[in-house]
Amino acid sequence: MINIIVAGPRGKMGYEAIKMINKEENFRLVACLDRKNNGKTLKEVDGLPDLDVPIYENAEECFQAVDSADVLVELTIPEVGYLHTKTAIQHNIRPVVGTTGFNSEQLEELDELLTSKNIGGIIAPNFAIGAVLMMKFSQMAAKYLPDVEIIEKHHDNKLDAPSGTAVKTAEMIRETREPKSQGHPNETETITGARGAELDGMRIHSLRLPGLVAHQEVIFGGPGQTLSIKHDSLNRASFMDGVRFSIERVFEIDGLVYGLEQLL
Ligand SMILES: NC(=O)c1ccc[n+]([C@@H]2O[C@H](COP(=O)([O-])OP(=O)(O)OC[C@H]3O[C@@H](n4cnc5c(N)ncnc54)[C@H](O)[C@@H]3O)[C@@H](O)[C@H]2O)c1
Ligand SMILES: O=C(O)C1=N[C@H](C(=O)O)CCC1
Repeated sequence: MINIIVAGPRGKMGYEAIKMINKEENFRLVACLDRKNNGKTLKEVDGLPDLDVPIYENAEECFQAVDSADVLVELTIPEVGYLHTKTAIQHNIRPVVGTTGFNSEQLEELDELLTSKNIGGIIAPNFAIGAVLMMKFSQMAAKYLPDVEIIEKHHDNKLDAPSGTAVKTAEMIRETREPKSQGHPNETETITGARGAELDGMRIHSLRLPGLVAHQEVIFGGPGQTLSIKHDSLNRASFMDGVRFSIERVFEIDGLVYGLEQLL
């Protein structure tokens, strides 16, 4: 049995994760971390599942009180998610993190902390298998077609831009692509931001619109041709196989795994 704490139970991902955990025979939800409802149980909060699971607002207090916890599933916002993750590791609780927007210093720090504790942790910018494949295929294509632009599209409640998936895609592409700067050497922006964000010469464009969930297209260009690699998440259930897989696999690793492509 794997005892799990979910951070962000009232969020779209947290809610979906609780439903998934509840269906799995070898998973048990033992607590939730929320920004309100301290001292209540899930069933006492409108809109949450009818479960007798305690809610805590303070991570330290939660991890001390629920000492049977094995895994933290973190699905909140960047700053809070980082603190939750760090505190979980200090309590020897393995983190499975979907929250995006951590910077590279934070990732490094979490890796060092995990290693010093001899436990594993997973941070996955995208839990959807199709998105992981999109990133892998893009990494392969960039070796042959180094001119590439990334267009990511998300719902308009998203806090971080570019998306974690777009950043991870560019980082993976960087491993196979010959460094080059793209576009015309004399190009100028008549409106700031017109050419998007820049990572190692690649451009990332972030769209935010109601109605969208999570979508990304990676477009490569060569003489007389383009190649588009595209993935769409149509709902949050698309991420749950990856969350389940990570909860199981996090016991088999040491230190930080950043990106599910490393485990597939
Ligand atoms: N890795 C993936 O595959 C994947 C997929 C979808 C979303 N995400 C990421 O997961 C995170 C959550 O996404 P979502 O769509 O569920 O967002 P959401 O806005 O629906 O939920 C955010 C949750 O964070 C909680 N929260 C906000 N401030 C808090 C605080 N101070 N303390 C405790 N909790 C706090 C909110 O109460 C809410 O429960 C985001 O970072 C998003 O980018 C990752
Ligand atoms: O809904 C979000 O927010 C998502 N964020 C992730 C990202 O930043 O890449 C993954 C998909 C959904």
